[in-house]
Parts: sequence; C-alpha cells; structure tokens
Amino acid sequence: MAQILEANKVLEVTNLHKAFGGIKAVNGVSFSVNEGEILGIIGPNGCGKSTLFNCILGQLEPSEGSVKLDGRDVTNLRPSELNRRGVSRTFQLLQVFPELSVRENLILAGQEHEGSMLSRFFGSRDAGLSRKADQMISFFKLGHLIDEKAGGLSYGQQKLLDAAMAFMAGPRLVLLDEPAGGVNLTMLGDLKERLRAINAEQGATFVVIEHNMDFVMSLCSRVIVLAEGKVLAEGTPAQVRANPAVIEAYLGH
Ligand SMILES: Nc1ncnc2c1ncn2[C@@H]1O[C@H](COP(=O)(O)OP(=O)(O)OP(=O)(O)O)[C@@H](O)[C@H]1O
Repeated sequence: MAQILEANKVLEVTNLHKAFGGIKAVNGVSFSVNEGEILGIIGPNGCGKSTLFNCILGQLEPSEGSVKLDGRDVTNLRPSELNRRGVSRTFQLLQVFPELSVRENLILAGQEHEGSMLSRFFGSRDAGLSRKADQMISFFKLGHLIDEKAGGLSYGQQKLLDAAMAFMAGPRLVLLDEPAGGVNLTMLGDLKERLRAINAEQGATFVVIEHNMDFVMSLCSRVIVLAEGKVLAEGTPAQVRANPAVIEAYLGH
C-alpha cells in the first residue's frame, strides 16, 4: 500500500498578529514551509511582508501567534539565537561593508553567524572561515572580485555578495528580503541560477519576499499572496497568477 509521508515542516507560522497602534500590519497569518522548498511571499506595498519577516526573525515581537522551527517553538527568540539554530536572512538594504574586500565581508559574516564576540575583539582565529569564504566565492562566481572592496562592486555584484554572506553558516532556512531589488537583468539571471543551485545542492529552505513578479514566479515552487495583513491566496505560481482575487488585489494594478 502506498504510504503518504507528510513533508518535513521547517517553518510553521500560526495565527501571527502584529499591530502598530490602530494598523493591523499582520492580521492572523498562518503558513508553513517544507524542507527544501522555495516559498515566495508577495503582495502590494504595505501589505505586511516586512513586518511578517521581522516577527519570524525575532526583530519584532508579535502581539499574538507562534513561530516554530523544526517543530520547536521559537517565538520571540533573539535573531542571534535563531542564527545559531540555522536561520539566516538578507535585508532589503545591502548589509555589505564597503571598505572591506569581498573575502573579508564573507569572513566577517561567518563570524557574525557564529556570534563570536571574542573574534570581534581579538581577531578571527579563522576556524575554517577562510576556506568557507573561498567556497562561497567560488559558488557565487565572485572569484575575479575576491580582493576588491565591496563598495567598488556594481549593485548587482553587491547583492550576490550579500546573498553569499547569508550562506556562510550553511543555514537550514534563509529568509531573503527583496533579493532582486535594483539588480539588472543579467545579474538577476545569475542570482536566480545561484539561488536555485544552492537550494538543490545544499538542501537549504528559502522564504523570499519580492516585488519582481517574474523573478519570484520563476524561482519559487509555491507563492503566498498577502493583502492588508492577511493571506489572500496560496498556490503554485500558475495558480496564483490565475486567481481572480489576486489579479484584483495586486496583479491587476
Ligand atoms: N514601525 C512601524 N510603525 C508604524 N507602522 C508601521 C511600522 N512598520 C510598518 N508599519 C505599517 O504596517 C503596514 C505594513 O508595513 P510593511 O512594511 O510590513 O509592509 P510591506 O508589505 O513590507 O511593504 P513594502 O512592500 O512597501 O516593503 C504598513 O501600513 C506600514 O505603514
């Protein structure tokens, strides 16, 4: 008899709420993300995407609801603690240090992920971070830029570096906040291809907030649409594109 195995849920968000005064930025959002999945979260400006991310990542305290990682409650854990449990993120605004080289940025990101205050005060003992940085440089095809200062790179190259930095700790779950924002078409192709490859090769699970519809629809296997703090629709990119409520609330604009 065929057995139906339930997919392993890496992230489970249940009935999450967050209000700012009278504004219900996130208003009862529930969803889960399966291991190895690339989930997209889209929605019009102000629909609550960033607030949702920040509640999941311990940067904001939800007023109600829970967040589970691998079945364990992690609601309100600090970002550094989530980091230690294999959760990584990128930000809408670049987090690279312009005066440091590509390699130094990656090593520093590795130290941050390890939460090593000692390494900040006394310098890195390395702990394999150089080797890991070189692997990331090779994987993200940044070899020709290894010693360049990050501030001298094109915006798209800095976005690639930013993404590479999020993978320094070999995370289990990565939340990507508008990875395609401001990136030109050629670099977009590179970024998408690298994200797909790292998902396939390392089995990392992704949640992606993105405004670029083509990017999100071609990268993600499943998409959630938020509107006014609530889940309006959920499905494959094709299902979401064809959903009249989505067209009305978002795509039709
Ligand atoms: N710190 C805050 N204080 C007050 N209101 C806030 C705060 N952060 C967000 N909001 C409000 O909450 C709602 C959701 O904002 P949020 O930034 O989460 O939306 P978003 O979908 O990420 O928007 P965008 O696509 O423009 O980045 C908006 O009405 C916003 O003005």
